[in-house]
Amino acid sequence: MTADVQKETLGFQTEAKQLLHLMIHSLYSNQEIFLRELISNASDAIDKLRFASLSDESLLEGQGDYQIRVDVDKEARTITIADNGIGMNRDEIVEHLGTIAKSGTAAFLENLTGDQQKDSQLIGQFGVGFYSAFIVADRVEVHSRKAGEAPEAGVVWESHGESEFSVESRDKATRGTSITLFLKEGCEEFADDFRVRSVIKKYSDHISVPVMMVKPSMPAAEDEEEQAQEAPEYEAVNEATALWTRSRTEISDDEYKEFYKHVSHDFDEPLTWSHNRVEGKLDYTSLLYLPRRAPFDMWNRDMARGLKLYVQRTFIMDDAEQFLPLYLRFVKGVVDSNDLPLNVSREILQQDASVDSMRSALTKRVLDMLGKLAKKDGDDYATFWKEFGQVLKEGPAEDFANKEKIAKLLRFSTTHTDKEAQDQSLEDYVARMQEGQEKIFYVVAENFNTAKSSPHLEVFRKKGIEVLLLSDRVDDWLMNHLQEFDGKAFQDVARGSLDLGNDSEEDKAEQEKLEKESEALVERMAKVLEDKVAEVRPTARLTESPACLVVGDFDMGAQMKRIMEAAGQPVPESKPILEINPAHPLLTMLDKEQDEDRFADLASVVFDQANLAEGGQLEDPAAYVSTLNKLLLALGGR
Ligand SMILES: Nc1ncnc2c1ncn2[C@@H]1O[C@H](COP(=O)(O)OP(=O)(O)OP(=O)(O)O)[C@@H](O)[C@H]1O
Repeated sequence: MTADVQKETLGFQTEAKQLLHLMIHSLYSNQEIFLRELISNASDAIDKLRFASLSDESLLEGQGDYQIRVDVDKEARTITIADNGIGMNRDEIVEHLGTIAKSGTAAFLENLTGDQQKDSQLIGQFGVGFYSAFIVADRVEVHSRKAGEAPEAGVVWESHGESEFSVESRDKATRGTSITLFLKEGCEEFADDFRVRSVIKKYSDHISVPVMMVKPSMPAAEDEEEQAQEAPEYEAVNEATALWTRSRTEISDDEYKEFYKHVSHDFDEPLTWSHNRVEGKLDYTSLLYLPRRAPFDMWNRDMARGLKLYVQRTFIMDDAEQFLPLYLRFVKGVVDSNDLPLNVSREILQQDASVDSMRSALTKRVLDMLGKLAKKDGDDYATFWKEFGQVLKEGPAEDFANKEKIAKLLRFSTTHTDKEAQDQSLEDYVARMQEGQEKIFYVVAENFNTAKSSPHLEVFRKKGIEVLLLSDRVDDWLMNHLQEFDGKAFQDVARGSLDLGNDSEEDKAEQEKLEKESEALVERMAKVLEDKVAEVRPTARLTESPACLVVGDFDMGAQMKRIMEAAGQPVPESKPILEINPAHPLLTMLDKEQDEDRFADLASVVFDQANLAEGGQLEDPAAYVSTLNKLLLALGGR
């Protein structure tokens, strides 16, 4: 598009408008963060130019000392944040400042409650960014010029933060972006030199670019005219060394926390972090953080993930996903390599052997960091698990080499506590295993309550054998890949024949007796249910329920089947096994039933109920209801 000198007024994209409104109304209690956001953006813009200039030095226009300038004007009630970074052209400014490009934004906005406190937390999760300027300003003017373009390519964007903004061309001699905030009444403090310095120190000490402010004035020059002509002298307000390049012992927790907010655009403090320098065959520094809360788009396939990559202190790219596996996609931070070439691209990263070694070392670091967090007192690990447990459960399938390590980090609800909170480790389970018990038992169902009340658990409860209660979507998948822990195999209690591993002679004799006595009943039931079940057999696993369904050793689990069906995937045909509890009054009654039609009706009700009890869907619910009603009516007629 050619530069258009005319002033053009445009409307914000609907989502942008909503976000702006929300920002202004829910973040007013923490106004000063706008400065962190704008300085962060300025520093990102400088990083981008530094990187682009590696392949095209002319972009620097002979001026390579990067800096951010913050000027305040008390009288005019303004604050200006200017950078000499990459800048924006007209199209970019319209796109970047008028729309929100993040995927899932509309869905995110739908989740807002209208409760300002809750929403302000959510918005923190989303990332506030540029629009935070409108928390303190009722007019914002952005003057930008893209590096490498002519001064005439300068463009001004202006808005009152309502529904519109305007753009017009205006020359800009220097590259980069200058943002002026016309402060609202009541926000004068952000035009105060002292106050602004302290906010910058607090939030932006650790970014590598110097943030400059005018030196506090010297005794005024005698001649007023002379004073006016003197160019003001600037000084750096922040430390301006990249935090990760400093030694661990010199960095305070607060500095680590502030730096986290800079790299992650998160509002909250991190749960924990790990900062390491590796020397030797590979030479790199990493600073990895665990967030306290999951980002709103964690389940989006195209969410931004990965670390910020630097090569010899030079920013190369955001979201370098090659350095960590997908199941650790919640980790934020920085990796700074001394081995990779400065012109490294995503394609090169995919093929580079040293990246593979770094990836496996960084993966171990994160798993160790989690291990440490799990051992620590307090709720931090529980917080982590609540937010990211389901993602970590993808681990054993993706990262076979670290399977055992990941398994130790998993947390489950189990019959030991019978609570929904997933807070029991496999090590806890193994320590509580009964003598002679060789397997780790689990049940999978659609939700916690169905799992907890599964008929399959009856005998386990009776014998005091613990069972893991699984109800997350990913659980079946997890169990397929986990297979064993500490040398003990996992066993789905709804699969195959019951083997508690510690059956006494007495139990075995009991089972044989059961089989003998119920032979006739089993045969009759198998005949009438022949289309629905693979087999009918008596079981000792039930103490209260009349019957339950069991999956054959090599068939797909019922929960997995339901998930596949819901996703429209083809599901292999297989019939379940119906296990019956011959001692149950319903089955004793069935056994005595002489009327073959009634027998068939009762048997099919028993079968359908077994299906319902494990959270299954009936193939023909109407037929179930009418059969049941027929039986009930007959009961009334007795
Ligand atoms: N000072 C700047 N120089 C150049 N481009 C900028 C500058 N400030 C903002 N931008 C552009 O505007 C975009 C939107 O900024 P904004 O702060 O709203 O979101 P963000 O930085 O992408 O993400 P976040 O919401 O996590 O901060 C940026 O991605 C960048 O492309």
